[in-house]
Amino acid sequence: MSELQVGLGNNSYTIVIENGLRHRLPEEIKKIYSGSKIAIVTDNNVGMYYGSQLESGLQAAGYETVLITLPAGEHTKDFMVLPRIYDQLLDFQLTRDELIIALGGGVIGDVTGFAASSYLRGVPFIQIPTSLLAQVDSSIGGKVGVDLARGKNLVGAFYQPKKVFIDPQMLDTLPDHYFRDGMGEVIKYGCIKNAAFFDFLKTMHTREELMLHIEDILYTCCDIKRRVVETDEKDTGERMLLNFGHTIGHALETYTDYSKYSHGEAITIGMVAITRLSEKKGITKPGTADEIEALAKQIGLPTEFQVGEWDSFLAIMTLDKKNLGDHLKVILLKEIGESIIQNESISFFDDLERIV
Ligand SMILES: NC(=O)c1ccc[n+]([C@@H]2O[C@H](COP(=O)([O-])OP(=O)(O)OC[C@H]3O[C@@H](n4cnc5c(N)ncnc54)[C@H](O)[C@@H]3O)[C@@H](O)[C@H]2O)c1
Ligand SMILES: O=C(O)C(=O)C[C@@H](O)[C@H](O)[C@H](O)COP(=O)(O)O
Ligand SMILES: [Zn+2]
Repeated sequence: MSELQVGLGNNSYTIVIENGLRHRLPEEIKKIYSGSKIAIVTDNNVGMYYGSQLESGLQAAGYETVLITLPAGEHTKDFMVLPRIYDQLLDFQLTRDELIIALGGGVIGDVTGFAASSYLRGVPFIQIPTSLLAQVDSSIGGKVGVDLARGKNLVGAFYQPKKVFIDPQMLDTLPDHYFRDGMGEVIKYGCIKNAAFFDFLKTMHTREELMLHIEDILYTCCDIKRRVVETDEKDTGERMLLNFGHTIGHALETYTDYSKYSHGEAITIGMVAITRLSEKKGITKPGTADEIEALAKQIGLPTEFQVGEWDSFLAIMTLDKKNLGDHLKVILLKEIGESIIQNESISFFDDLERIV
């Protein structure tokens, strides 16, 4: 069992990582919440495995509950899903001092967090992340929101959870595709902050091997993220480093209507592509893009992509929230483990079409 404290003043909270934690959640929640109602939001896959177990445990602990089950997949992270959540919260008569739980992957965490931030102008929520991606990244840091057809995560808020409960054993039911996908964000942490961690990942060849070290992997990633978030909660500087690979990755997700690439795949392609560009410009140590690509391939992640309409692809990138005024902010590596934020114009991406 390990714990990390995310120090954000009044919005501070603890991340608990513990095998089998799901069995003890009702007693853990009892320690921090003395109200009577809890709304659990999940998706149909996660709900099937863990929904009724959590709900009946909470009921046995004396809570009145409702289970709100949404369709699995990125299209659920949509503005139009919010009224459906609000309606069920209203039917349940959940009040401002009561609790919402996000039980699921990043999609459920992001949309539930946004619903929690806006319903009655804000009710407390807890993250119980169930995908690898959510356990290493999306459940921490309070970025909540939804996608628009024109761009990824374009509407949202910073709204911190009250607690993050991570049970690594919940990954046992996660499909291989999404295990690999989550590894995209895991690789990102090595790239931006920790070369030794990147080297360690190079020694891992299978999911089974990774699972033998999963608690350490989760801890390392969560620790990097919480440090960055503590330094810059609202994403005005240091936090942008967590967006390495995301300028191209998010554009790719948007361009393909959130249907072709899952998030971890898209940002992996983005990390390799932007590093190739910055190597060509002499910013990044030669060979770095090949190193990231080799590790991605070892994990089974894609590293190449095709775009038909380059103009519309580039136009999507200009909607990136990191962009300020007429400047694009891009996240680049000096080398593995050392990342920088750089002001560029869209011409930075002129060679992209030729290098993919
Ligand atoms: N808020 C943030 O800081 C942040 C960070 C990174 C990514 N994200 C967002 O997270 C989303 C991607 O998250 P994701 O990859 O978790 O996607 P997801 O929530 O769609 O989950 C992936 C799939 O795995 C299933 N699943 C999840 N946990 C499972 C389990 N334990 N057993 C069986 N099936 C399980 C889900 O039903 C879904 O089909 C994207 O929208 C991305 O933009 C947000
Ligand atoms: O927490 C952050 O900050 C991140 O950038 C983490 C990213 O992995 C994540 O995909 C996040 O949702 C991106 O946020 P956005 O601000 O680029 O939409
Ligand atoms: Zn991401």
